Amino acid sequence: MADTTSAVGGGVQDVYGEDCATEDQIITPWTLSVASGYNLLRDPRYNKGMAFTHEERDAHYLRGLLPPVVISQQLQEKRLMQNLRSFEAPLHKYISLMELLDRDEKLFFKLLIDNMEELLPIVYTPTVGEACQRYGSIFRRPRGLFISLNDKGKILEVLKNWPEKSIQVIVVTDGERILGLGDLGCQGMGIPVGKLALYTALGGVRPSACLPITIDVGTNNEKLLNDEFYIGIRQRRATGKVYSDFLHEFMTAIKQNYGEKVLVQFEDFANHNAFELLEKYSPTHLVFNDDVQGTAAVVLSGLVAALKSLGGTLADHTFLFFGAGEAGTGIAELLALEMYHQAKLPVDESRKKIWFVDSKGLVVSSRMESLQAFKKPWAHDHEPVTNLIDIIKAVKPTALIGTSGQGKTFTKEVIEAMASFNKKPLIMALSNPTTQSECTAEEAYYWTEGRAIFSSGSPFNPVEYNGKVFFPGQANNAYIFPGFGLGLVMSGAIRVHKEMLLAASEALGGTVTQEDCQKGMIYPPISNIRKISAHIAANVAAKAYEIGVATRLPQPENLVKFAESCMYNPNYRNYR
Ligand SMILES: O=C([O-])CC(=O)C(=O)O
Ligand SMILES: [Mg+2]
Repeated sequence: MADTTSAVGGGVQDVYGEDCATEDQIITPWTLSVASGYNLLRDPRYNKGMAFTHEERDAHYLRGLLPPVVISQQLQEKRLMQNLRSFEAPLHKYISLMELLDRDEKLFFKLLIDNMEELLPIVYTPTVGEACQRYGSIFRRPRGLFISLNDKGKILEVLKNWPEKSIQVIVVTDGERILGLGDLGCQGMGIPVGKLALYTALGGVRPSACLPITIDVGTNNEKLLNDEFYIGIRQRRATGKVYSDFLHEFMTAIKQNYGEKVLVQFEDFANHNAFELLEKYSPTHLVFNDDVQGTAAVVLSGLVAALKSLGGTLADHTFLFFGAGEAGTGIAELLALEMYHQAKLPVDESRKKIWFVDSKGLVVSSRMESLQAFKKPWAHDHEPVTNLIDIIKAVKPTALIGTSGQGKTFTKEVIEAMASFNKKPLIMALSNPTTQSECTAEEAYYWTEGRAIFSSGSPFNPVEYNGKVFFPGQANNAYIFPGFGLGLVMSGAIRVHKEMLLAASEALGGTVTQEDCQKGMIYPPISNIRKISAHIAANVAAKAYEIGVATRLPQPENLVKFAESCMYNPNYRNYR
């Protein structure tokens, strides 16, 4: 059995032994400098609020700085949840949670982990979308690194200003396509911050190893440009060579500063940049695009799970994507690859089972000339059709997948068209946040008389129809990226391969139980996510070892156990 203890704590060395510390194994004196006294209460990484014991208060000069009562982490958690629930507006809950993160990091993550279903919609979609729209107005303390065009030539210097040195995961955005909300410029920062909170809570990567970054090259959002509280540079977006040179400086500086093994997750870039950056840096960096690849792995897993009630193989079905951007074409690529694996159907043949609709209608070969490169593989021979309902009648899809970023586009007529020739129409409304969802769960179930298999990018509550309760699944990349990243980090992978995405997708699919299926669910409950992440991480790491891109040697014998041992734990440590 390989020695696993030396790498506890999100896969890298836990230099100060903090993640090894438990109730019975107390830590400190620290081998690094940690504030004591008043400053200890102001340091979110070490602060425990009123949970400091009398002994700790004496040892660390805290006597008198706290109310006399000592209360446990659990009781502080209870108090905070009570306070949070008293806020009506989700945005106020968001602000309150972010303030907690600034005050007491472990308590924040404990809350998030113990109350996943309740708090995910606050820290993540949909509320994080609203937070980004109003980021300037609700700004309190900065989180993450802001790298703007003003820093040209100095990006390495900027990176060196970040206090943590052993970074494992970076989530970076340029704010041009924040969820389905469009260009939010520098205010897109809420997304990397939120994604990385999930990296820790769902995937167990240590918070100190996570770095949120926003690259500010301007914004074309007039409203923000005219908003006195806007936090970004006040100019229109740089494009072309200025843009690509700046991103190149960034990617070069990242590798120079953090080496080969840091994961750079691209998030919410506009289509053209997303595809270009992924293609350009995949051969030289450890890069992953969540919107293209993470979404693809999650949706593929759901489609495979849906076959259990739909019957047949993937190749027996016809898929229609509404929206031909990152998510849609990313899913379609992986789907075609999986059809090849399952049925040995040549990729060209499997592509013919997959159709796309973009803003100009059905993507067909007569439009080839004017199509962007990423749409070309999906242009099939067919006469042009523009209206979605006509397209559905012509293509007769078994699955309709919304990746358009446009809310309320699956109208009653659209859903009814799907229900008219499918016994169990598969409907996915993947756009985020909830306002951009192509339809609601209720609409999908009502308009199909309860026959739909439905899932969505943002969460919906269960729906009662005709005395039966339906449980919509959340087909969101949050199921994949935390475990996927953990798998990369813990194996010391230096490159991402498509096969690793399939490995992640299969691992997720493997966690859907018979019971979930009977409820019509194609995803497992999100409350089990830490266990699921460990399985995903193990499968991804196994693939990385198999392909030969893992550098952490020797390979641990039991990868699931190893993944679990790597995961950050938010319980307070006891201080000597
Ligand atoms: O953030 C989410 O909820 C999923 C996602 O990546 C997106 O919609 O861009
Ligand atoms: Mg995204």
